[in-house]
Amino acid sequence: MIEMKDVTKKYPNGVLAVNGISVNIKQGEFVYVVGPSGAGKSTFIKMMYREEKPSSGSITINGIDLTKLKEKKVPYLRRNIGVVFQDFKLLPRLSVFENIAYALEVIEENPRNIKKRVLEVLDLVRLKHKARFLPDELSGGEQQRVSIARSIVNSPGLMIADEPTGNLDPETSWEIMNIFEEINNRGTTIIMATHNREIVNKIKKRVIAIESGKIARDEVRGEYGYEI
Ligand SMILES: Nc1ncnc2c1ncn2[C@@H]1O[C@H](COP(=O)(O)OP(=O)(O)OP(=O)(O)O)[C@@H](O)[C@H]1O
Repeated sequence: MIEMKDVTKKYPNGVLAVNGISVNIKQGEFVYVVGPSGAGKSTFIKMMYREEKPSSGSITINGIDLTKLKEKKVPYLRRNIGVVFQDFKLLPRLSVFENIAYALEVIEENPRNIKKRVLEVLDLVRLKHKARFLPDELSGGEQQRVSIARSIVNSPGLMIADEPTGNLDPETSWEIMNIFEEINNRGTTIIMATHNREIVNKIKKRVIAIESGKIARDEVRGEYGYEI
């Protein structure tokens, strides 16, 4: 599903964040991206949803060459990619239901389908009972579950999560991982950048370790492998 060939990313300030990465990720895989702070993990995954463009090399997702994709086509690409962040990024004035429905309203889905689909994903993240709450009436873990529900409401084939448990306590982090595993079991590819050694070492998945912008390890059922 994802093919990267000789990808580099040099930021305008001269930092070479990604330095010659080639990798293939198949539909349905669950991949952790690990590595020291500043190694290039976020840059690596940002290029997959065209938040950043590579300086050289090619990235293909489901046959679409992202380096050639016109700016106006980027929203179509994003419909098939759910993105989850460390800081949730919910809209503070919209209810839980509205935050999730919004992603479908912009693609002009009909209201009955929107309601059905939003309730389905709220059920998956076990938050149906808080549909009318505002984000700041929820705990951090609940907010992250809303942001996960929002990211999958379009039924994307790919979910990208950048440090999704970074702001959460250990117990809540495990809950989030259960939801990710459920989403992955339904066929969605998951790529997750993380510093959470306990999770990586316990829920064994493919591990891509990035160091100084290069792939240092790529293991089928890998370990976190760093002390910090
Ligand atoms: N928008 C930007 N402009 C310039 N330099 C950047 C930008 N974003 C990241 N960098 C630099 O690129 C390098 C890689 O950063 P990146 O955020 O990809 O690392 P990371 O592995 O995700 O780090 P962390 O684990 O701390 O989140 C760092 O040196 C960083 O300072």
